Amino acid sequence: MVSFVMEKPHRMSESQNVVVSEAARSIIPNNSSAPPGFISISKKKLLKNLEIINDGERINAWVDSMRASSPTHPKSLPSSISSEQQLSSWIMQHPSALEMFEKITEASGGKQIVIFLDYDGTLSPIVDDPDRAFMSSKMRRTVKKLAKCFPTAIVTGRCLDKVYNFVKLAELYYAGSHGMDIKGPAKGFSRHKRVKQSLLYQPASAYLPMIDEVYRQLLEKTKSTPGVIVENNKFCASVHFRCVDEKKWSELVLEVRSVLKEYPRLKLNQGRKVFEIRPMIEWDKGKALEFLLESLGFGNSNNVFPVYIGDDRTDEDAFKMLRDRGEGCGVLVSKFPKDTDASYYLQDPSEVMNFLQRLVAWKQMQPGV
Ligand SMILES: O=P(O)(O)OC[C@H]1O[C@H](O[C@H]2O[C@H](CO)[C@@H](O)[C@H](O)[C@H]2O)[C@H](O)[C@@H](O)[C@@H]1O
Repeated sequence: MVSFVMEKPHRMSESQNVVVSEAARSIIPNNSSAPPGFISISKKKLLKNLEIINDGERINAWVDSMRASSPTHPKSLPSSISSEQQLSSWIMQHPSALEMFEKITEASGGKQIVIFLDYDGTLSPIVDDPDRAFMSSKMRRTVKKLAKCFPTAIVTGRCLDKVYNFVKLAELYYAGSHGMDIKGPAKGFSRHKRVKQSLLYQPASAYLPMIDEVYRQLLEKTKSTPGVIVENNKFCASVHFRCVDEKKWSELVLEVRSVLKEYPRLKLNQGRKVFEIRPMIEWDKGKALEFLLESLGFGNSNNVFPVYIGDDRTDEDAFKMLRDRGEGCGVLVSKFPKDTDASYYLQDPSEVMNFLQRLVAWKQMQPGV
């Protein structure tokens, strides 16, 4: 890190010169009128160079965050969770949902349980090729049984068509494109617009042509970077870097940012080794959860116990929504401790399936079922 020694940094005009330390010589061109050990540079030039440095730092920050998006990477662990002791304190705060199963069902206290499930990393294991993230038939059978017991929704970053092709269960509610494309089964909704009796809500519909355009530009811009996969998720474009050599990550950040600078109404988020480009609207998986609860008739009811299970940063909006509402519980799917608003954890999709099977068995034992 270069430290700049500035004399009289305040009230300088554009034309005034600034004296900077020798350490900055490598990045700032020399100028002869400086005392020994210092170089002199016009403020204008200095600001320009600071911009370059800041931009470099921003890119480094993105690359650090890309590293952290891999849960097996040491940098993915928050610094607060580095020692054994801190690890066990994390587990105390976020115990296993399987170990706490009785506590969770007791907490539901006769309220209507509603289940929200993320797809990738929750129902299906994470794989290199997003088109091959299949869920097992056993998981599908489990989710089918689950939907007979509780209203069940899939909340995903994927577009509806793609996730439906994986899940193939018509009886579920689906919130695709990070909740920006919501559809319900033929029956059950009462308060919102229906299309062929099935709820359809698309808060970002005006952005459709823009996402399509940005998707095509991202494809073009990143085509020479080996391993990149660009996905069109209808209201969101996803740039996957799981299979991109780490040495190429800063180049990829520059490519993505150069496309996005033309689109100030889009924002860039990060998921598991993926950049998500989405409309800058106040809508996320948390809002989708709230919308679905309201559509199910639980808007202002305290007779509902939502359970949201997800593995990704984008699921944090839903975990937070549940915390803020003081309802139900969030379950983070992760083998590693992470900063989270979830209350419990499950290690992987097989533990998720185990938990869902136990919920089905528990429900079937309730009186009157
Ligand atoms: O909200 P989700 O259901 O978790 O979807 C988030 C993204 O999931 C997919 O990408 C992730 O899974 C891929 C397959 O395992 C993996 O290759 C990738 O690295 C992960 O980020 C999906 O392809 C994206 O479109 C979703 O936004």
